[in-house]
Amino acid sequence: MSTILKDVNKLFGNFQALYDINLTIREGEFLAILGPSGCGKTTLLRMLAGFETTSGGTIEINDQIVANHNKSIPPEKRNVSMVFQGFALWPHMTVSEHIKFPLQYDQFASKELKENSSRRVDEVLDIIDLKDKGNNYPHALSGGQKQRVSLGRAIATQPKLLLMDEPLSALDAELRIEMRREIQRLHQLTEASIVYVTHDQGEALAMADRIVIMNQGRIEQVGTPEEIYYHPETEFVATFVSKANLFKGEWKDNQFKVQGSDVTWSDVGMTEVLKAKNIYALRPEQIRISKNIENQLTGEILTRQFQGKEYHYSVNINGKVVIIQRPITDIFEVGDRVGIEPVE
Ligand SMILES: Nc1ncnc2c1ncn2[C@@H]1O[C@H](COP(=O)(O)OP(=O)(O)OP(=O)(O)O)[C@@H](O)[C@H]1O
Repeated sequence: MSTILKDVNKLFGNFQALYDINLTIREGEFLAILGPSGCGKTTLLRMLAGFETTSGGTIEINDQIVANHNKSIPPEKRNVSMVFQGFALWPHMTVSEHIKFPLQYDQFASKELKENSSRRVDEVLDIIDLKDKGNNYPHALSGGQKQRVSLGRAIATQPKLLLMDEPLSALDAELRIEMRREIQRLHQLTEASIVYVTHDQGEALAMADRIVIMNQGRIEQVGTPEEIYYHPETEFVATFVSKANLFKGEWKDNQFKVQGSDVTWSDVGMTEVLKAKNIYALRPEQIRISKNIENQLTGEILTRQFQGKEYHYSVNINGKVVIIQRPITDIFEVGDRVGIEPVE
């Protein structure tokens, strides 16, 4: 079951929140939508769920048009489930009752699941590892357990499309990492397509099959985590996802002459789009520092931070601050005059 968005736009009054979104969510894939606050991620998700109408374009789920300029099928008729940021649990319902609820009331729950709802509740409790908490009310659960209940409720009816809006943002850092694995496991078990909204690139890179990078209501790039990380196609993607340093200059025959210097760098895998813009993007771990300043772009070490496996340096190069990561064997002092170059 694929989900197809064609030329989808969204206006709130005069404000355009989404511009010409074209996207296909493949059957069974884990798709992350990643972008900064306000870029339109939640609006896009709410339109898929049916909580928000479209201002233009069409949304098709499982060969059925669910939204276009003159119709919007309501959420309960779309065979999609949504997991919310703040868990959205009911205080008066136990864990088991939360899971049973969609089995009783969701029109998409199959006859078999409805008839065997108690068995399905047990199955889901097992999947979310809360077998001994079925009779607990939300107030008697930890944050991670609450989120597992909301995941369990979402998968109870075996929906084909699971929408998740920053589901881990209310949890502390350690639990977030643990829950990433839980969600991956859930994805493997359910085989549902997942659309996962986040502003945390670590989450998107770790879990997604493909990532959609959004900025100011537009899609900047769609690709696998590796494509997005290693081959960013826009300046925004390069800086937002991999924290790349952008250098201006001139590309000619796979050689890059750095602006304001005589230094030339060879290509270490820049995308054609960035080359056409005469930009060289280097991630912090892609830059070597040396005491040798001959024929090198030179600068001064401004700060050094110890990070366990590496040092993070900031280097002032002609007034531009460049962030570089080096292994702990590469030690430089604040104030050192150094040369920098791309790592092959
Ligand atoms: N109901 C609304 N009325 C007017 N403007 C809205 C409405 N909902 C969202 N917006 C605007 O649309 C833009 C996109 O909002 P959206 O919530 O989709 O962003 P987001 O990427 O999910 O951000 P965050 O990560 O902060 O949740 C924002 O500028 C927001 O202010």
